Amino acid sequence: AVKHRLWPEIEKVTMEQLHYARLGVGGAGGWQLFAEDGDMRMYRREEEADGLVVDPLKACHVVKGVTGHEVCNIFFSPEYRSGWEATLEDMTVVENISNDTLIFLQTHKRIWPATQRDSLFWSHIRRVSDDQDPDAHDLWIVCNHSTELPDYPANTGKCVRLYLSVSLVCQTFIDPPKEGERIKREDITCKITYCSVVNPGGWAPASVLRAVYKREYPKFLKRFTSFCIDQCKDKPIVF
Ligand SMILES: O=S(=O)(CCO)c1ccc(-c2ccc(C3CCCC3)c([C@H]3C[C@H]3c3ccccn3)c2)cc1
Repeated sequence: AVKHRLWPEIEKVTMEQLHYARLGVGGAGGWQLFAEDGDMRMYRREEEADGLVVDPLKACHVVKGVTGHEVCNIFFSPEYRSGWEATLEDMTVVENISNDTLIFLQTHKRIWPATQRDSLFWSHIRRVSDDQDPDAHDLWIVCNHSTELPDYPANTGKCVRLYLSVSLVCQTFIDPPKEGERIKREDITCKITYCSVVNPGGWAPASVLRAVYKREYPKFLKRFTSFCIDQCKDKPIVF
């Protein structure tokens, strides 16, 4: 099948995001822990691009009872989004590139005193076999990366267009069940790494943005992972 015009970028960004997600948060990377809740650790680096806060964020979480495939599928699929994305006012799939790649147009709820934002991004889901450790379980990754489309020009309506590059990387670990027993959900653990760089687009006060990030990101990840557990608990396991 002919590859889409975005395919080279999707391939490049997805692999870059996978590499970036695997980098640790220790050492000289400048990551500072800013939120902790149970097994969730959230780190950020304070960075500005032409006076705008674009603090990269990296969150590491461990969730029991769901697989990486299930978690990435929920994060990717439009039909689940209203169930876990509390900051969305509107969401449209504007292009169906393939069954693993969509383009979303989203309007985010206004967060006072910042102007309301919208985002236009491609979203790609993929299973990655772990080349470094073949007997480790597969990784799943979803990448959301801002893009431009002539039909949806930036900053023409009431919203300021924000630019995002986000990845969700999940790895599944299975405690071997007793001889001859089936794998149960309590034998499954999913290690989640969520990375995000959001450029708010138009001006927003640094102090306000940092306060919003500090408040919103922990809520966002907890709400998302709880939704995944609830969605999957009574369903057959999808590896
Ligand atoms: O993971 S996704 O791809 C899921 C698809 O929806 C994602 C997540 C978050 C955002 C987003 C959008 C707007 C804002 C700000 C910028 C100025 C004013 C609003 C923020 C900052 C404020 C932080 C934040 C973090 C989490 C949730 C909401 N708010 C984040 C976009 C996409």
